[in-house]
Amino acid sequence: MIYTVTLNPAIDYIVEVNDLTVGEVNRMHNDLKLPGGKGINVSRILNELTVANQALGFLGGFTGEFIKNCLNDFKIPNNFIQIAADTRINVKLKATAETEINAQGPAITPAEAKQLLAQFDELQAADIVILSGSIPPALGRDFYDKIIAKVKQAGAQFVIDTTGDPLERALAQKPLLVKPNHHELADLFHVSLETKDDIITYGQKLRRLGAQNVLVSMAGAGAILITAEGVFESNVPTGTVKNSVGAGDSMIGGFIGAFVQTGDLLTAFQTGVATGSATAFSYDIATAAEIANLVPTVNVTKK
Ligand SMILES: Nc1ncnc2c1ncn2[C@@H]1O[C@H](COP(=O)(O)OP(=O)(O)O)[C@@H](O)[C@H]1O
Ligand SMILES: O=P(O)(O)OC[C@H]1O[C@](O)(COP(=O)(O)O)[C@@H](O)[C@@H]1O
Repeated sequence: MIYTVTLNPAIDYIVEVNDLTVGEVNRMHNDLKLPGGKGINVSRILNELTVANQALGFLGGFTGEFIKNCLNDFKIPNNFIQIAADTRINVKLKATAETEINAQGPAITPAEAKQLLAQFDELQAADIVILSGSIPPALGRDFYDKIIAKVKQAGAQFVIDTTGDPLERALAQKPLLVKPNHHELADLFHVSLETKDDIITYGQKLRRLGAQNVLVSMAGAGAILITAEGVFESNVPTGTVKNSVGAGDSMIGGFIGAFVQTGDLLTAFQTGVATGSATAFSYDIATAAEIANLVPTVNVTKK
């Protein structure tokens, strides 16, 4: 079974204004509320690709109820720990540029945290656990380490998509996949990455630090996959970007979904890129048909 873990889900409140004038009253010409948070987006894509998965994490309050209802409507199996505090709302402002304002996340009590950790006591060796997104401050920076310890104990695999010291520590535990975008990769090593060769050099460092496979996304400028077999690159499909929120999560969903279906890392890479772009080209997370349309337009080559 694949488990996605969203410690910090969010309602993504997508707000569109024509011209944003700071300090004035601005009127939205369009707005949309989506069930978000990184693991939830991954689950939505896996579901589109008919890959069985279960969504885990914390949900609370009226915002949490909205997300739970959406997941149930999408028929995504889920088993979130109910918390007393409200799940956050993240604002995604679309004007001439895209601006995101992500909240810190709700209070989570030690008892609620313990309930979630207990869910990983039943893991099986064939399971894949996808750990995605920020950690609410109440849980402590080492919360992913605690889950990873249980994954390793079961002999299962994990994917991690987060930033900073939790990602750094996770590398030594040999994640199946990490997917930084090129900005996150630069931040991790406190460098600025000017060229594709720079990006490959630092992506290779992630593999040397323990990651089995490293996928570096560069938004509309292509993507790089580094595996035990070498370095691969891909184009990205051309299209009109409508809402790139969730593109990175979709890429992980597409990659892991195709990987469990085919066992082939390059097919996974091709599907991952197509899925990320299909989401960028739609207002919501991509549908199976939108993904399938783009797959043939993605070409993977060995460097
Ligand atoms: N402007 C774009 N044009 C085409 N595809 C895009 C665009 N932005 C994102 N994507 C797709 O989504 C993937 C992930 O996007 P990226 O912005 O790099 O990740 P993240 O959302 O994690 O920052 C890209 O590799 C690409 O396939
Ligand atoms: O947990 P974080 O890092 O605050 O990120 C959460 C946000 O990222 C998203 O999962 C989108 O992520 P990507 O655009 O990187 O795919 C949103 O749904 C959510 O608001």
